Amino acid sequence: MAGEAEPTGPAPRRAALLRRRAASFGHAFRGVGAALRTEVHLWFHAAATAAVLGLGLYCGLARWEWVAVVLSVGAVWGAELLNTAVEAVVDLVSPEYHPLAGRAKDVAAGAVLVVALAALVVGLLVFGPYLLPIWARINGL
Ligand SMILES: Nc1ncnc2c1ncn2[C@@H]1O[C@H](COP(=O)(O)OP(=O)(O)OP(=O)(O)O)[C@@H](O)[C@H]1O
Repeated sequence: MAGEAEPTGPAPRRAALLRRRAASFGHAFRGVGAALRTEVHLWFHAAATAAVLGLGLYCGLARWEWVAVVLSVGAVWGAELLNTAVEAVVDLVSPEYHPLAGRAKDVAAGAVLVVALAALVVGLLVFGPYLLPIWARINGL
């Protein structure tokens, strides 16, 4: 922390390190909270995440299937948050129109699209075998 004297001795140094780590976690959670407050489409992601996790419980997914689903959901959230950060930085440094600013935003949005499409494929591969028989039964096939 600025202006704070460096602690001496192993125990105070460890305590200071832990305080800094805790503060970093606090900043990260504040970032997620700020993104949720400002980006309405993240609420759609929150609802989709809840639906996917609920469906996973309903289907009784195997351990490896949960691994694939949790990694996919986490990747989409990570990409969305990075996209939000890129948008904020671009708006800060280039509030006026600039082709590079547009490209930066488009590429960041493209990253979200790629991860979301991969997550969709994972979802079809994982949930397909559980949901297809139910769909077939409902349709009398
Ligand atoms: N400063 C800029 N200079 C040039 N093009 C820009 C600029 N800002 C935005 N754009 C273009 O407009 C598109 C939409 O930008 P915008 O900031 O509205 O993001 P968005 O994708 O609608 O996200 P959100 O709705 O979360 O703000 C960008 O992908 C980019 O092509």
